[in-house]
Amino acid sequence: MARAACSSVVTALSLLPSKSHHLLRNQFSFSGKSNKFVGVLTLERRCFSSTVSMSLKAGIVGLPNVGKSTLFNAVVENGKAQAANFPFCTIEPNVGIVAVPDSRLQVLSKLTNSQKVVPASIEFVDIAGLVKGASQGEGLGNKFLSHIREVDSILQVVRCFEDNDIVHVNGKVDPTSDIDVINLELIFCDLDQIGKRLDRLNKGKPKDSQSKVKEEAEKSALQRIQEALLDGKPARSVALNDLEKDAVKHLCLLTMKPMIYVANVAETDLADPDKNSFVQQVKALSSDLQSGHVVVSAQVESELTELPLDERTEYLNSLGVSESGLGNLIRATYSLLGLQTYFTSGEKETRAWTIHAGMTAPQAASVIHSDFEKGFIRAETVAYEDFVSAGSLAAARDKGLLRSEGKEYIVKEGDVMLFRFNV
Ligand SMILES: Nc1ncnc2c1ncn2[C@@H]1O[C@H](COP(=O)(O)OP(=O)(O)OP(=O)(O)O)[C@@H](O)[C@H]1O
Ligand SMILES: [Mg+2]
Repeated sequence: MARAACSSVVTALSLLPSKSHHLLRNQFSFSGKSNKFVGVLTLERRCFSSTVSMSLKAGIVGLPNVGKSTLFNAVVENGKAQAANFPFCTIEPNVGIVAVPDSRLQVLSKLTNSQKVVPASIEFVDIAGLVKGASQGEGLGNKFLSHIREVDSILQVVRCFEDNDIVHVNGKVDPTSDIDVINLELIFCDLDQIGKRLDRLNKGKPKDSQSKVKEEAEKSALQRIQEALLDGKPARSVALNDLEKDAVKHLCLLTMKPMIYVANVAETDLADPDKNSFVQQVKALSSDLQSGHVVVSAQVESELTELPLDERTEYLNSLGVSESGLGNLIRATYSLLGLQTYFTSGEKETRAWTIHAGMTAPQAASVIHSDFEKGFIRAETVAYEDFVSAGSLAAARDKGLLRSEGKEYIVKEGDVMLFRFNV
């Protein structure tokens, strides 16, 4: 599902400076028939999570000193503040779990007198700065590219604020060039991996006819992705059928991951960010790349977390805005991942559960516990709006709004559910 959200057609060559394009063709020259690329990278094999759980990860990437850690700290602090009883934890210094803001939770918990509220969550990972040449080991190089491989979606922070005291690695603020540098490194990394994989596929012999079909699908997909990458386009821009998608999944290609561009602006630009030409560049590029974009001021967000809750609105109003940009950023990340929410609500707790769009009722039940899926009998389901208008599950049942659904039922956004199961 995450992939469905990012299968886009991109007119990317026009987005890359022509020198980047030459660079691609030069650095990754074919060696003979074997489709082998010149260029070496070592990458860890760990992949991003494919099941839905607490571990859906969004990686914050960008050039050094563009505000990634400032944003990360603000998001993590804010997530903690928004949900006092949410089991917030910092797994490592640069990984934090953040609550997805959802006003429906409070409404449901009031109606059912819940003792606690548990929101959906996303894991944010603050990845160190990526520099030009990272795919060839520059800066902290490959290590960071391997960290990106482990996330489900990418938030690319782009510096849109001017400040002579804060060094820009390339000497000046230039969002288009900054985005090119990052995207090219991701492309180089994918090209290298695909080259190696094609080489192996071309040398090896499939075990049986089933593996042969899969390997053919993989080869065909990889060759098309390789061409796209050489033209400066991300892997997600290549249309793949289900078999091909499945066959290339194990490679965890970096440019297959959905991306949101985060324009990091000065506090003075928050009230009317469109006036800032840097923001305009980010917006235009992100829409050409069919990716999302969000405007935030990491600096303001981090200052907000230092203030008591009642002073935050006052501060935001003094900057000409009504709310923090982090809620937007978190929600955009959630929907970019193709995720949706269903609720369970009772006296003990009201809880938001995260599933991929398109999951059936037993699959959705398995997010709570695998026994719920194994022993699934039926799901009693009511739409959020119907639950609220009826006022309780019992009232919804009386009014005929509560439906009894079987194994085939595709769960809808906002369903309030009760599972019947046998163990
Ligand atoms: N919107 C903003 N306006 C002004 N200053 C900002 C803004 N966002 C971040 N900064 C400042 O930019 C500097 C660099 O920020 P930060 O350390 O978060 O960058 P980084 O991308 O994490 O860098 P690195 O890659 O080195 O880890 C800090 O001094 C921070 O306060
Ligand atoms: Mg940092």
